[in-house]
Amino acid sequence: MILLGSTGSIGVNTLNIARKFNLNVEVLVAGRNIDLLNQQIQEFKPKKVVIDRAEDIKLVLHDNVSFGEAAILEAIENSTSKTVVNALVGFLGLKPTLKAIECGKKIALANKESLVVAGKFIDQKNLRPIDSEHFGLWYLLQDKKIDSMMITASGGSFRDYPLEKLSNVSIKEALAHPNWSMGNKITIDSATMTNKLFELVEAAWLFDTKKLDAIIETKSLIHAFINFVDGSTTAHIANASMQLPISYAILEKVDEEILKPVDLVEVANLEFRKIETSRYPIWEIKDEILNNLDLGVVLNAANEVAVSKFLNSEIGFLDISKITMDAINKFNNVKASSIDEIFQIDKEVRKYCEL
Ligand SMILES: NC(=O)C1=CN([C@@H]2O[C@H](COP(=O)(O)OP(=O)(O)OC[C@H]3O[C@@H](n4cnc5c(N)ncnc54)[C@H](OP(=O)(O)O)[C@@H]3O)[C@@H](O)[C@H]2O)C=CC1
Ligand SMILES: CC(=O)[C@@H](O)[C@H](O)COP(=O)(O)O
Ligand SMILES: [Mn+2]
Repeated sequence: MILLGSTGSIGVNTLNIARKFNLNVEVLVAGRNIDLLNQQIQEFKPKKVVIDRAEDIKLVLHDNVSFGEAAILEAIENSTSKTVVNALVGFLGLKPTLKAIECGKKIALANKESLVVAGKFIDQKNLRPIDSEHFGLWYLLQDKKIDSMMITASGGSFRDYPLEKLSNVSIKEALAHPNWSMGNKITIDSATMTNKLFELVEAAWLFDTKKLDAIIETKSLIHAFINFVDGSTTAHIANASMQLPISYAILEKVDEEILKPVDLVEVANLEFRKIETSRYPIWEIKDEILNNLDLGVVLNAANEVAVSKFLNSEIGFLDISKITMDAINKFNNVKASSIDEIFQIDKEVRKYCEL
């Protein structure tokens, strides 16, 4: 496989699966965590390595290393592996997704931003989503008439935090996810609930429906529900680990134990909550976004700028949603008619939000 983002949370979990099933790793792509990358090189012996910065090449223990976005695309094009796992974070992941599809490779997609910003230009024939909720929905699909689909949210780092103190939370507090150990950007997206908005857009593209909603389930043991027209609801239940979705996305068929089953007696009880706009102001634009998926590129660009400002201590936590909602208001007429326009709109929105 070609693994993009090998040193991140999904990347490391993917290598756990590669180790378990003795899968070949032809290319490793990482950013700046060269120490971990070197350990991965030693164990998985890739033919090619790509990193973020030229100045780090001398630190990488490999004789075929290049750097930068163009090198990632070249590595995909020149590889013989049939599967690309895209675990890059943010808009950076879009071009590699498109390149993998163009090269006829299977794309195991953790980089949900690719679908959020450019879903209408992405051919899904060879695409397998790695997101836990979408894996859950896929697992529940059966040949029966579906009424609606529902995904779950943990509620993020501040689900029990006093509302009046939300404007003053620290970065450290925001990065303390209650249930999942993930990269910084998605952890902040979970805290604002923007991650769930992304996932509704992702689900709309993947399952071709707008009858979608989300609910908080505080233990992240139920990942998705499907409501059938006959009045039945089915739920996907699994312990909170990405190794199950990753295994299916890479292997297609899985007949051995990846996770221990959930022990319901030990769990004892589950708690569900409505997603309130008082705690998650971004939820106010849920219907607007779902009714106009073209806004995904605006939502993502503004959110990326805002999250990065928050993580650099330039703005407060509540400003993240404010900046994003302001951008949606400003750019509510956008409609890309080509993938090139997606890149143009992304640039324009970033420029506006960076001011
Ligand atoms: N973590 C999870 O459980 C889930 C994640 N996702 C999605 O998966 C994607 C990855 O998330 P996650 O693993 O948490 O993120 P991380 O931040 O943990 O990992 C991101 C990876 O991308 C690499 N990277 C960042 N910038 C560059 C660059 N310029 N060039 C090359 N590599 C780069 C990082 O390298 P380095 O660290 O070396 O700098 C790291 O390997 C996101 O889109 C997220 O929304 C979806 C569902 C669940
Ligand atoms: C593991 C996974 O799929 C994440 O997207 C997770 O759902 C994030 O947690 P939240 O439910 O808090 O957004
Ligand atoms: Mn998810």
